Amino acid sequence: MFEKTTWIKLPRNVVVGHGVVEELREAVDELPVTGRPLIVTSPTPDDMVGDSIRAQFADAEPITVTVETASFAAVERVIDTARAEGAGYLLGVGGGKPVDIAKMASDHLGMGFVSVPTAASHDGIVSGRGSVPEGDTRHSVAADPPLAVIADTEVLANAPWELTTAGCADIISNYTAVKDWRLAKRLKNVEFSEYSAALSEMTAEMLVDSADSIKPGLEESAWIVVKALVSSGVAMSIASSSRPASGAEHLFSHQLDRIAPGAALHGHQVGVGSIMTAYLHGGKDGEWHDIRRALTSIDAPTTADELGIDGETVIEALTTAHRIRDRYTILGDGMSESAAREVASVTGVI
Ligand SMILES: NC(=O)C1=CN([C@@H]2O[C@H](COP(=O)(O)OP(=O)(O)OC[C@H]3O[C@@H](n4cnc5c(N)ncnc54)[C@H](OP(=O)(O)O)[C@@H]3O)[C@@H](O)[C@H]2O)C=CC1
Ligand SMILES: O=C(CO)COP(=O)(O)O
Ligand SMILES: [Zn+2]
Repeated sequence: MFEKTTWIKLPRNVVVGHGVVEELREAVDELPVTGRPLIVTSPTPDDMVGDSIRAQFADAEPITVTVETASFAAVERVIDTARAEGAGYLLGVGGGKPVDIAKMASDHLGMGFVSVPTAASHDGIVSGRGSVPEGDTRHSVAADPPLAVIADTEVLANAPWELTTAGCADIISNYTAVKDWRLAKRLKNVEFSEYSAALSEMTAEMLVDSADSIKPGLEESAWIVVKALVSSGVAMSIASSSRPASGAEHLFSHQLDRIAPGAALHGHQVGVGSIMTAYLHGGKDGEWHDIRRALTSIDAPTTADELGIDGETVIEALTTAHRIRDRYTILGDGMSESAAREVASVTGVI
């Protein structure tokens, strides 16, 4: 008897467009949620759209929790507040940090949540995964995805340009994430989904093909990037894993977050990581040239200098990235220092 069961959890409504944050209440009223909303946000997004959102929900007495760092402690603070204040559902408003925290808290509480991204900075704003550092490791935890995503292209287009280029680079890194996934399938027989891998690769390809239309301040750019982030989030939902969008380049980035916290944005770090892991997969004449060209075309960093880190930090992150989690990638059981220096210098990263 065939006994496999797959649960593919996806957002129910994705609303992308000019001024849609003003329609948040209307969108929420369509969802199976009731009671007081708990707004999980961070300082800048709160300044930008917090008052408008609170005004829309004034009759439901909204509560606001502002988080400054992504941590399990912040998730617990949100859970405690939701319980103490009798919240009925959560609204994650901001970049990846508050959206991730709202996602994990709502999953724990068994409540729905809505994602209201103010930055198109990575695909966590739509996915059913939370990514949280703890000590020397980085957890990629399953959590129910948002019931709805309300992405206001006016807000996203007015966000700092580098947040959008970070989102693009996170998508471009899908190329190497899928290479690592295929490798792990071949060598370790890990669970693999052709549908998910194909969707992830196609999403990266379509974004690169649209690179000429992705420009600062253009709402159409925000629209293109959000669509790509949604598509990548769906690929992760199909796989029930971040594998289609997170390989060795993500391990490298997560390690940078530990060694040089706050130095650069997640998407920018994975982009630079992707140049180097593409080299490891394909050698000197391989696809790393295409990845670097694609990153350059959307103004994303391609060197350690542009990330604001030094060469030695790159080497340390490369040689220790395999320890971040039990996920087989092209890094195998670790790179030697000389091999790390070689890949970083041949690709022009250092
Ligand atoms: N679930 C997943 O799959 C993934 C989750 N992540 C997690 O997401 C986080 C990183 O996401 P990221 O979006 O870069 O981080 P943040 O949410 O910290 O946002 C980055 C910066 O942009 C600011 N910001 C947000 N929106 C705007 C805006 N419209 N205008 C001006 N500034 C704005 C934030 O302000 P402020 O300082 O006030 O917050 C912050 O300084 C990490 O916690 C990471 O672990 C990363 C990748 C994938
Ligand atoms: O950033 C991600 C996909 O872009 C996922 O990251 P994790 O693998 O840490 O969950
Ligand atoms: Zn990512």
